[in-house]
Amino acid sequence: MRAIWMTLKGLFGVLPKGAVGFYVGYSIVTGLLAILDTVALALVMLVATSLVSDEPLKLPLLGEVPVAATTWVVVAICGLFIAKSGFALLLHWRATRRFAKYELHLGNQLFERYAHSSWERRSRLSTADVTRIVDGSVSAANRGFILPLSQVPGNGFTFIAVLLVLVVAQPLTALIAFVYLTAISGGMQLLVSRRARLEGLRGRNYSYRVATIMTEMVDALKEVTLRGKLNEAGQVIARNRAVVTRARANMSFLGILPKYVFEATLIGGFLLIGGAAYWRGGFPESAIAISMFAAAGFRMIPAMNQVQASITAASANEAFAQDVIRELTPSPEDVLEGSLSTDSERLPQSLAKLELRDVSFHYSGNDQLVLDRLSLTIPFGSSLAIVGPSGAGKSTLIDILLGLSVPTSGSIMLDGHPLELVMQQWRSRVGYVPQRVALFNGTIAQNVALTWEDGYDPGHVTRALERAQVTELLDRPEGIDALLGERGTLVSGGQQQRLGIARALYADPYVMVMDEATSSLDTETENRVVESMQSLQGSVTFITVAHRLATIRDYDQVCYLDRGKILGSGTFDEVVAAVPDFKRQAELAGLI
Ligand SMILES: Nc1ncnc2c1ncn2[C@@H]1O[C@H](COP(=O)(O)OP(=O)(O)OP(=O)(O)O)[C@@H](O)[C@H]1O
Repeated sequence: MRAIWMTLKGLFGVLPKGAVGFYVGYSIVTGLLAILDTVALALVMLVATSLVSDEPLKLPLLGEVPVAATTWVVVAICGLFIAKSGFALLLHWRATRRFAKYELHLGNQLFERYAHSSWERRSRLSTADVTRIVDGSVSAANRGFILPLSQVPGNGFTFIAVLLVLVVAQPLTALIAFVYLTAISGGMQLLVSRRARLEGLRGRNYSYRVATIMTEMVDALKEVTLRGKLNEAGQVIARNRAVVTRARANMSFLGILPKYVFEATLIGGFLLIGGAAYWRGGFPESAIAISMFAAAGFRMIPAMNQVQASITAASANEAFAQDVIRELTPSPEDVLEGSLSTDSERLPQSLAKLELRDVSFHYSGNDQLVLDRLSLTIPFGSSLAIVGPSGAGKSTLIDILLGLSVPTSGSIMLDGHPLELVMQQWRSRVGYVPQRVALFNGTIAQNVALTWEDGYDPGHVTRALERAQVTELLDRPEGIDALLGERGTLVSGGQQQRLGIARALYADPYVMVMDEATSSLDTETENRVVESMQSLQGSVTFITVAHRLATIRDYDQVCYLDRGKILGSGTFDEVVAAVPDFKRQAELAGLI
């Protein structure tokens, strides 16, 4: 129970303002309604007894009711029942809407946190992780944890109210009933809730594993199909799903178990309480005690059952609720990224140079420097090629230049402005083309403008397509409205890459950063793209990671990186003269 309470408190901390007040109010009003229900039932019993025995109706507090008024009491009770049901409906309608709003709010907050978390953290999360965080966990935390727990106070009130009535009527029976029912309930808590928590955790872990394996399998579908590994993947998925379905079955069983245990408890109570009363005063005493316990038990047992069901559901979903709390608690990395979300200085319209001063970087969790005190000056309008062996740190340097990763030490200056103070303006001016462009199932225009909606400039889209040499796609009757298919599967790899270049050009960037962006193009297309890029030289700055040296022969500056250090920089020929490894590669490529 303590763990559940701590988790609920944690959730209260991340719910929107006013939510805790509403939640507490809702729980109390639900409880009062349950008590009202009990009062109405008691009144029905009193009226029925009076009618059957033909004696005047005696109501607590009000005293004796004249026979002529009994009918009005019945009408009032019926009215009370109807009003209570109407009010309960209204309350639950309002509550379901409110809780849906909280669910939406938490999901939005989680997405925002994800969007503002550090680049390293974001790139570590898979599609399955993001979906789980933003949708699955929130929904389970809301519907499986917060909502069921709101039923606990109401049912707790009912239990106590009925017990009090029993205390007034038969104190000893009430004491025995209290000890007996609390012992059973405590045992259930220990047995069922703990088990439900374990099963919930197991179900969650394995269902995430299933989602992750499925994503990985779809990402590598070609290789998986060619190697005949689909069956193997299917078996791994089936094994993990078996654990999930078993955990879900166990949770369902744990959900219904209390109902039957409490039913048996009621019968056991007859024996216990009847036996104790018989021992005290014989058969008449026993009959009265049993009927009192039966009347009270028929109200107390469902209340106990509901409390147990709520706690079981909350235990089973506790792991999801904790996910939500953890994801909404910022890490030091995220605080740093959050501080970059607003610029404190303004960049001028035209820039002269970008400077790296003693920039070092290591990934979190690994102290080894991936970039080691790099210093470099890139004049705007020029072209820079970053070359070096695999693992040298080229892509990491690109992430730093894009402003995605933040240097561990050293600084990056834009005409004297520290990059971290103008990060948003800088990011909006940089066009990036990755090694593998990620297209989505939208139109050509949506993919180029990188929007899932229709707010793009068609003229701009067409111009970007022309500059990226991908106009053959416009021959289709739908033009820029043609769909590209899931992950861009309806166009070739080379076309996907050129669409990525068009996407980068759509924003009219100052700087084009290309991470081996033309490596999948055939030589002729690559030459056309390179020519198109060259026509932009002077107005756009090019920063390119390249393995094919022919494409960078005429670059203004080449920077040779090895194990995070710059071994040489200058013109192509200067680097050839300074770095023997680069010279050998240039010779192999027939460039010298
Ligand atoms: N997210 C990461 N976490 C930890 N280490 C990483 C991460 N990404 C890259 N590295 C490590 O950093 C080093 C530089 O990697 P990087 O990808 O920058 O090299 P690269 O020169 O671009 O290589 P390639 O030409 O093969 O793409 C490598 O040793 C790599 O293992």
